[in-house]
Amino acid sequence: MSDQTDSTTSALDPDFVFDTRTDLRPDQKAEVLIEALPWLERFRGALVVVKYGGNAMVDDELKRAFAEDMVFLRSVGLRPVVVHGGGPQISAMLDRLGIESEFRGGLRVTTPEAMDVVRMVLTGQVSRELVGLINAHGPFAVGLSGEDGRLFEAERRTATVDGEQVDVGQVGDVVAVHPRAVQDLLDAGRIPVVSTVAPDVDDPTQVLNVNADTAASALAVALGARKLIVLTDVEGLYTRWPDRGSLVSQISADEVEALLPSLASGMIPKMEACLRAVRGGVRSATIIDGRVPHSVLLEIFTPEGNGTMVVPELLGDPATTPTPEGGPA
Ligand SMILES: Nc1ncnc2c1ncn2[C@@H]1O[C@H](COP(=O)(O)OP(=O)(O)O)[C@@H](O)[C@H]1O
Ligand SMILES: CC(=O)N[C@@H](CCC(=O)OP(=O)(O)O)C(=O)O
Repeated sequence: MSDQTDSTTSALDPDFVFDTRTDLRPDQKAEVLIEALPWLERFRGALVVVKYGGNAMVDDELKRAFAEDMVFLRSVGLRPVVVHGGGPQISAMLDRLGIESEFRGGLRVTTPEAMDVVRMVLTGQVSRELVGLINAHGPFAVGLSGEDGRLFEAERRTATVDGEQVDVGQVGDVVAVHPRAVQDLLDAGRIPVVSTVAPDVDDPTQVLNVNADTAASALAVALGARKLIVLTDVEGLYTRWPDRGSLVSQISADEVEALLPSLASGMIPKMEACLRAVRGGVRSATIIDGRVPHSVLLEIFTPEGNGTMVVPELLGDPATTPTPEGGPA
C-alpha cells in the first residue's frame, strides 16, 4: 500500500528515478535468490573468461553494471578473467589524431603509427577505466596486456577479402599463451583484466594488434576455463542474419563451422572464437547481449540464460536438453 502511494507521488517528481527492485515483494526477492542457488553451487570455483567488447562498452551505466557483475562472480567463488576489446575507442582516438582507420575482412589495418594508438588506448585508457570501475568495490582488478609476463605470443596474419589474402599491417593471431601471470593473479584472489596487445613471435621488440574475441578464446583454452562469455551489441547469433526469427539459443560446434562462410564480418571473429574455445576443451562459449544490464549474471545464474551458447555437440532439443553445464540453455 505505502509502496503504491510512494510510487504515485514520486512519479510526479521530475527527479524521480523508477527503481524496479522496489517492485518486488520480499517473497519474490527470495525466489530470485533461491533460483540462483543451483547455479551458484554448480559454478563455485569455476574459471570464466569474459570478453567485454567495444560496442557493449560505450554506456557508463552498462560499464558500472559489468564491473558489479565481475565483483559478484568473485564474491560467490567464481574466478572471472576479463579480456577487453576497444574497437570504437581506438577508432575515436585515431579520428581525434587525424589518422585514417580502415577495416579489411573484419581486421583493422594497423600501420606502425596506428599500432602506437591501439596500444595506448587499450592499455592506457580502456583497461585503466575497467580496472577503476571494478576497484571501486575493493582492490580486486589488476590490468595486464599480452606483453606482460609474455602472456601472449602472436604471429602476423593477413585478412581474407573476397577470397584474397590482404596485408593489414601489424595485426596478429595468438599462437602461444603463457598463462602464469594470469594464474598468479587468480591465485591471489584478483580479477585479471587483459588487453590484447601481443609481442610478435618473430620479433619480440614489435607488438601486434590482436582481435579481442580470438585472444579471449586462446586464453580460455590455455587456462582450461569452464566457460567463455562474449558480450556484444546484439541478442545473439542469427543463423540467417538479419532475419529476426533466426536467433538461436544453442548451437553445436559442427553447426557453427558450417555457418561460418555465410556470416557477416562482426560475427565472424566471435563465432570463430567460440568454435576454437569449445574445440579446445571449454565446455561452453556463449555470445550475450551486452546492452542488457547485468547480462553476465543473467547468463550464469538464471535458468533462462541468454544469448547463443555454442556447445561441443547438441544432445537433443535445446529447449529441454541439459547443456554441458548441467542446466537448461
Ligand atoms: N549472423 C549474425 N548474427 C548476429 N549479429 C550479426 C550477424 N552477422 C553480423 N552481425 C553483426 O555483428 C555485430 C557484432 O559484431 P561487432 O560489432 O564486431 O561486435 P563487438 O563490437 O561487440 O565486438 C552485430 O551488431 C551485428 O550487426
Ligand atoms: C586487429 C583488430 O581489428 N583489432 C581490434 C582490437 C580491439 C578489439 O577487438 O575490440 P572490439 O572487441 O571492441 O571489437 C581493433 O583494432 O579494433
